Amino acid sequence: MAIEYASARIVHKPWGSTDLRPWSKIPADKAVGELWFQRANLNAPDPALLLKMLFTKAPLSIQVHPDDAFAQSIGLAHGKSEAWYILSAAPGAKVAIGLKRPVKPAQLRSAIEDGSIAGLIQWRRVVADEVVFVPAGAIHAIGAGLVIAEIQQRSDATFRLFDYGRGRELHVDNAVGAAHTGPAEPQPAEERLSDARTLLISSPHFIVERIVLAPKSNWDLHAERETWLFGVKGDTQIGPVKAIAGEAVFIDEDDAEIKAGADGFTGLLTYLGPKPITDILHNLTDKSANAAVRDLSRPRQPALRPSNRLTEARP
Ligand SMILES: O=P(O)(O)OC[C@H]1O[C@@H](O)[C@@H](O)[C@@H](O)[C@@H]1O
Repeated sequence: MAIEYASARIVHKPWGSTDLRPWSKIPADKAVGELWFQRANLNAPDPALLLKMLFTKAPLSIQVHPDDAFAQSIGLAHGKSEAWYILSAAPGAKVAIGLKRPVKPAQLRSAIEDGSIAGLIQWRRVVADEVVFVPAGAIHAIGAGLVIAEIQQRSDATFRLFDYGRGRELHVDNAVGAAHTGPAEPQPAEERLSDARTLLISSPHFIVERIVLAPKSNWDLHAERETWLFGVKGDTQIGPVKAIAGEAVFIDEDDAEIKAGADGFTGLLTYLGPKPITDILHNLTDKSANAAVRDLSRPRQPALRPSNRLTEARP
């Protein structure tokens, strides 16, 4: 049983930022790329999900992550699917997912070797509050000017295809072996579950919901399995723990009473897949609202939004 304020581990990156405000007060005299949220007790077993914040001053590498089968074939425990929730985006900030056109693995290899992969990936603009699912195998990149909350399988298996001459290692064989060599699949559609809950991502490895809690409303979070709550806006009290935007709480096999602050609270609720849980969150202020939550034991209507829904951007 656990309800813990998550501490943040700093990871320096060449593309990181020295100004993490307003999301974090951590002083950064050297570029910070990532904050990794971790359990209060560093000796506790690692959770299966890794929640991070990313701060990008320059583009990240063009990269791909393996799926579970590929990861296991090279001796890793599992692969890495991830999702990005855009917390803030400078005007014109962009991400890339998938290729502009299908290519053969040998063509992908040459494009990595001669650097032309940089012109082959499909960029698109992103805006705050957008979510992007990056399944294992999707070639992707993140541009400059973004602050992102990332939810991922706990894995550090990143195979780089291109790195803007920064001198970091590329992983050509593994990248070609792990990558889907064509355009990205359409992004999943968001699904409104209730007034407070919107299902953003439902994947075999993790579920991501956005919750919007009315000012001073009270809730019960019933976390049967590993669950993270990340603050996007406002403040909240979760059991004994206070959290504001940019902070995270880890809950496992526990019931936590949530009280939204005077301005309400918007957060990301993320937990282990494979399926969203109907009764993970109960409204204690307005009990009649619980009956209106969509029954998740019934299958979801297939609804996809096109991957090019947003304005396409030049690389
Ligand atoms: O290889 P670099 O550019 O440092 O990027 C590595 C980072 O890439 C992002 O897309 C995410 O997958 C992060 O979890 C990862 O740490």
